[in-house]
Amino acid sequence: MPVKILPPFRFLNPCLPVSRFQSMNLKPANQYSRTLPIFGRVFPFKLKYLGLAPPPSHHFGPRRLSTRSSRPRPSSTSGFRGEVKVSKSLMEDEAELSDWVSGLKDDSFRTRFNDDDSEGERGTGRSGRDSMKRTREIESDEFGDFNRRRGRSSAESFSRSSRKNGPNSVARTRYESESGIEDDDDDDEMHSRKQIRSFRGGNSTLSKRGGRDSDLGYRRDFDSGYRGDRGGFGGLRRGENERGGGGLRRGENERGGGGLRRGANGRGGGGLRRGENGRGGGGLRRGENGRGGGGLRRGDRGPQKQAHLVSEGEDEDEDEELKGSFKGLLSEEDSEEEEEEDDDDDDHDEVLKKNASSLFGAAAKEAVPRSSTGKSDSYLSETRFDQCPISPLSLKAIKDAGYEKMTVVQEATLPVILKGKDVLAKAKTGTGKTVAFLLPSIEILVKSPPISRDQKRPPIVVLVICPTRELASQAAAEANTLLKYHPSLGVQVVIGGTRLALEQKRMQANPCQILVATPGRLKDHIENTAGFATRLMGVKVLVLDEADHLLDMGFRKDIEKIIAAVPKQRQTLLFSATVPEEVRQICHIALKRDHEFINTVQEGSEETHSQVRQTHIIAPLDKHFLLLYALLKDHIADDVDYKVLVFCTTAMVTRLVADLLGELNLNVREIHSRKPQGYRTRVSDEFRKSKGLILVTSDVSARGVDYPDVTLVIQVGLPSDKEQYIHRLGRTGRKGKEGQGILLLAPWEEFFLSTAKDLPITKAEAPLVDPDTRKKVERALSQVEMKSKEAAYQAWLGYYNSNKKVGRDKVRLVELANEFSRTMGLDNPPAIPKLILGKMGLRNVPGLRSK
Ligand SMILES: Nc1ncnc2c1ncn2[C@@H]1O[C@H](COP(=O)(O)OP(=O)(O)OP(=O)(O)O)[C@@H](O)[C@H]1O
Repeated sequence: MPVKILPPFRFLNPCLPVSRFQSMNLKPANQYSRTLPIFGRVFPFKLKYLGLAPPPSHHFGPRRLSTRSSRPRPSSTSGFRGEVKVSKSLMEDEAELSDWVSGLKDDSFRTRFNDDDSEGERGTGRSGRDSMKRTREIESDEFGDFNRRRGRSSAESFSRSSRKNGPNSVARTRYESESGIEDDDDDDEMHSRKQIRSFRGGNSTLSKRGGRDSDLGYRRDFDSGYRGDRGGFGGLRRGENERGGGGLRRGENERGGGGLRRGANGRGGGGLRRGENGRGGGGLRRGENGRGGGGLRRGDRGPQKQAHLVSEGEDEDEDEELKGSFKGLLSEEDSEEEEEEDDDDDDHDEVLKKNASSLFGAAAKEAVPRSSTGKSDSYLSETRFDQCPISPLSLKAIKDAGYEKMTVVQEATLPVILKGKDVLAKAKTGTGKTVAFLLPSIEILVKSPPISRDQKRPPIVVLVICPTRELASQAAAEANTLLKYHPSLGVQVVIGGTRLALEQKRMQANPCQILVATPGRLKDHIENTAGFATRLMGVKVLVLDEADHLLDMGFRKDIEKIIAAVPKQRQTLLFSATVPEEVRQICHIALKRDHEFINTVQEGSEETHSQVRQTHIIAPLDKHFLLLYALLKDHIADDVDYKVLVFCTTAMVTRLVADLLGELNLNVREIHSRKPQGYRTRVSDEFRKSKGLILVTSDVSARGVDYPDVTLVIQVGLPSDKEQYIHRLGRTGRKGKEGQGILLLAPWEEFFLSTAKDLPITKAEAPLVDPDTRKKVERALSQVEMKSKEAAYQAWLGYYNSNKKVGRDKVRLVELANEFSRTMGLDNPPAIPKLILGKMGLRNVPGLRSK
């Protein structure tokens, strides 16, 4: 085996387990991961769905599960700056979102917030049921020397502080990757790498993308949208500005088939329409302005064989299920090939791990992260912000925010970013990545020449892309916190779910230097807002938050377009808690070849937090609702300050579970891509500041959302992949706090554990369910509306159909779906429209009822 010369170590900080990779030239990850395993985190990303793999070795045997939290309860939700964050996010109307963000600097903000807050709707005191029913009804500053006081230069001081490592310090490794072509292709909003499958039969590619442009949801959220990524298949997409309706829509510039689309502005009649750029097949689309009916529309020459369906009437729910349906269209060949590769990678993984430990030996073991408090696995470093070369005005804002020490990822990335390098950074969930990319970006902005007020099209200097609306709003709020004492600098947010024209007006009235956007909406502005493209030519820093997600196939096209719209001469920052190998391989789309990969997740350690206890329960599907209720009741009894997230597979399953828990009188809210943005914002803000609340959610909440003090995360059913499991779990245990995660799977979903076998998910015994509880749950189920059950059934079928493993045997899949239907108390499975069944490839499968 070839041995490569070890790159020089640079010691950064005694508690910093950072490996930094400088990437140059060609084929970085591959080559190096094989020869220098210690520096290449092993990503068993291809192990997904290896159902036949042996049980994970880290199952330490069954134990009785308690959801009791042992962590000390914080006295308030505020934490460092919780109060600020909470107040920031209270908005009544999504149309006011950007205004609100822009207005954060305004002193009157807090007053406004308080007023809003007093409105009854958001109160958490109400029973979940009441409230659920109700909610459904509405359905250049000076750049000072940071260290003048200490009589030495900033840079010197910072580097001294960074070097005070000693033997325990983080080994900061560096290598030159031979990959990466600098590029700028293009690029925009949400998906997952898993959503795209090569669809050989139809020679097209199916892209599933949750909430995409409309940022409505999260990629996997079937609720969000499908979209044809490349020729062939069209996609399902939510209307950009829609309030409500989802739709199947053909990708704007794509070659593929047409699609169903909901009205862009959600009002008015429908019509027959041609594909925007008209190469692909046609599709059925809802009227642009249309409240009214949809329209049928044909593409001119669409080579694709698949027609697109328009779901008549109904509402978003149908669209959602359609989206789910597409997921299952995988060829057997694909699966087999991927499985072969999986095996390969698996072996390779082992080899790499062995090599890693022999190379590092004892030194690696010593590099255990240490907090300033001596607690292990800390997210904080020893370096204070005031030891860093940042402007006094930013420092003042940081102090106001309550931040004193930098987090590990902030400490590791700041000097590199300030040096002007492109960075790909990986750091665990809840460890301050947002500040890590915003603060240096602001510092770069501070050093840029001031923009004249009369400039007609003032440049956007920093462009931040986030996959969801919630995340974009959150990042914009954080930016506002940091800009508090920079009166001449401004941030705005452009996201779906609000009127484009409103954003256009806002941007014109109040031009900003920092723009936070979701990809789809940003693309809309590039295409439809006068002068916007010119403003983007001023971009000096481009940030992709949740970079692995934005670079997966679901978003890739949009992201490529966005990259093409900003200058080549720019700095690019990619941040995420997960950086699978395939992302390393394609990050050259955005990054320069000499970018640095800064990995703060210690080699050999898990990507999840050690203070978060992770367990799984394997139980028959018909026990899941019972167990979920029992787990929640136990947890509520154990912890009065409970704050629970329940993740479900799709939006419609989320709705069903929320309905059920509401009927069971739990204090519950729901959030998913099928909810209007205003509702989502309200619920999200309520959950952020609440305790004693359960939020049932689809994957719209999986990534990045910073809810303080979440005590428990329950994941019901198969997560889409290991990365998604990690991000969902990462909603608890933030900022070094304790937390708990439970994964509830059916026996036939157990294979997921083999794809996540490097995570410490131990087996737990299911809680006991007494006959009274069983009766109660059955009664509650009978109260849940039939419409909810029907939608959940179809969504469920679509979700698992798209899973490479579960969806392979269609007869078995339908048996399982019908079992799910029985768990909802239905004697007969709901009928599904024939067209949808056709799309799912499930026509004539025994056990299904069609209509
Ligand atoms: N230096 C700091 N000291 C204390 N708290 C901080 C610091 N930097 C950021 N935080 C806080 O830490 C919390 C988590 O930060 P953030 O949401 O940026 O995490 P993240 O790493 O992006 O998480 P995820 O991977 O889930 O997106 C936020 O509440 C943020 O305000």
